[in-house]
Amino acid sequence: MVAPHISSPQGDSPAVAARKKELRQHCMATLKARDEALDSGILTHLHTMLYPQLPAVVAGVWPLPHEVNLCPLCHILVDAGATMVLPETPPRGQPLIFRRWTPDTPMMQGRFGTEFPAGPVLQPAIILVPLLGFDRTGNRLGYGGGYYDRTLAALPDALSIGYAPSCQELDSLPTGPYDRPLSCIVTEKEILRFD
Ligand SMILES: Nc1nc2c(c(=O)[nH]1)N(C=O)[C@@H](CNc1ccc(C(=O)N[C@@H](CCC(=O)O)C(=O)O)cc1)CN2
Ligand SMILES: Nc1ncnc2c1ncn2[C@@H]1O[C@H](COP(=O)(O)OP(=O)(O)OP(=O)(O)O)[C@@H](O)[C@H]1O
Repeated sequence: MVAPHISSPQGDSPAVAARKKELRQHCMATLKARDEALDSGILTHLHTMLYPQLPAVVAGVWPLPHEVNLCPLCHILVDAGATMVLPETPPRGQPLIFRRWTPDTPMMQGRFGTEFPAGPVLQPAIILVPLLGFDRTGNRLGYGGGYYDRTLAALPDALSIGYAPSCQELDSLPTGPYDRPLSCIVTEKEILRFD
């Protein structure tokens, strides 16, 4: 289930919020039904993109159930010289807080079943952005907290790389005033660049 979505006159219109809710349910079902064996192709594409950018502070994320698991890539990137950070989820309405992660950092339980490292706060230059759905113009559908939109607005110079199985592609996504298109989207099939 997706948590109740509260729209406001400043945010998504009721029609956009309702359509996003419908699409979230569809995308969650698609995500659960996918062949997880194909996820390694997403990590390979992410590695290809990120390796030339290192050293850099890179934000990954610990997976929620059914999501693509970035953990193996986090280990590889640390070995390749990246400083990895992972998000702590604050109360709704606030941007994510990124904390340094190394393979030895203890993980803590966070909001909505998320986990975050007990490391110091650090701002990333590159943000790997999980998504439930995407379209070919760089729009992203998430879990409905608005966390990544607020985070990307607060870090406008960061490179934002969405990643998802190719089956999460949608013909088009409704957007509201705060939706921020991604710099790139990576699937197991391709790398889409929007800059
Ligand atoms: N792995 C991961 N971590 C992440 C995100 C994400 O998409 N993936 N986030 C992306 O912003 C933030 C957390 N955002 C979230 C916002 C709302 C809900 C939520 O409403 N969850 C529902 C269940 C949703 C479902 O299963 O359909 C709930 O807990 O009731 C979850 C995460 C930060 N950390
Ligand atoms: N910077 C912002 N300022 C104010 N409201 C915002 C901002 N960013 C997003 N919102 C609002 O937050 C609500 C949730 O946004 P949206 O449905 O796009 O979340 P999402 O991107 O799917 O979630 P998440 O990033 O947590 O996975 C919407 O009403 C949206 O307008």
